[in-house]
Amino acid sequence: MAVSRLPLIAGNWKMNLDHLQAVAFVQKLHWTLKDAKHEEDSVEVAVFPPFTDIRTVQTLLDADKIAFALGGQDLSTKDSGAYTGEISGAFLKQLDCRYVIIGHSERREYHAETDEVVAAKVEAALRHGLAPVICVGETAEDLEKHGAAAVPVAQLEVALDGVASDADVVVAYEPVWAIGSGQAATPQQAQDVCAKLREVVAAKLGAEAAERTRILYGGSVKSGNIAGFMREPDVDGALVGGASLVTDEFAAIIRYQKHVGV
Ligand SMILES: O=C(CO)COP(=O)(O)O
Repeated sequence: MAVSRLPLIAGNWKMNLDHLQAVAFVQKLHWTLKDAKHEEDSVEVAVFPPFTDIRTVQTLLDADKIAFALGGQDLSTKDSGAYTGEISGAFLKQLDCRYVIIGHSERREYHAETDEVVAAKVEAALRHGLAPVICVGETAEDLEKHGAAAVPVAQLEVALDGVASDADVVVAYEPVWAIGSGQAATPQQAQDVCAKLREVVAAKLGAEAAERTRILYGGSVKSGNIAGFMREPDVDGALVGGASLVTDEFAAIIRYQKHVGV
């Protein structure tokens, strides 16, 4: 089933690495992965730097012909205008971003982003030709009260409202309790929720979209546990936080893909 979906390993740097550190990091990652270059068609690698790094990283990827995709960590619901501090999807697109993370739990928690705001951002991303990486996930309290799937399923239903069936979207299941905690979900837990999320994609966007849409797992992904997640039929990659900042770790997560040649 996963055969037709190109695995995506995405590094969400969050508020880490300034533009100088970003250059050093990307160069080192590229160098570390070089041996496996001939297999790069077996996995897509994406990095999500802070906004202030994006131009610098774009220039480097372009100059050195490095095949990493680039994405923003957020975007505005608006396209332009008097919105101090906001970043338009149009600006990200101009800098060759392919993706934008939307609805990360840290945005939901620290910036009070509601499901409706997330839906408006998904619409904005698609309007500008960016593929939204829609993050959903339950807190520890949600898990205890409602089980694992109820909250992420409800979040995704709202996020996909009004999205066209041919839209290019990525879904990331990130249980909040697993983020930065060192306590990842088990592969089976991830599979169970990702399968339900695929059903939501099918219900909202149709069977063809469900078949091609990549669903990632995120939350304490490391080189030591990536294999278990990637064996699951409905897990098509990973959204990696902390381990995406450590070259050897991130390279090992990517290389796992390359070696299995999915
Ligand atoms: O939030 C995450 C990625 O978006 C996951 O973070 P960690 O990999 O540090 O748990």
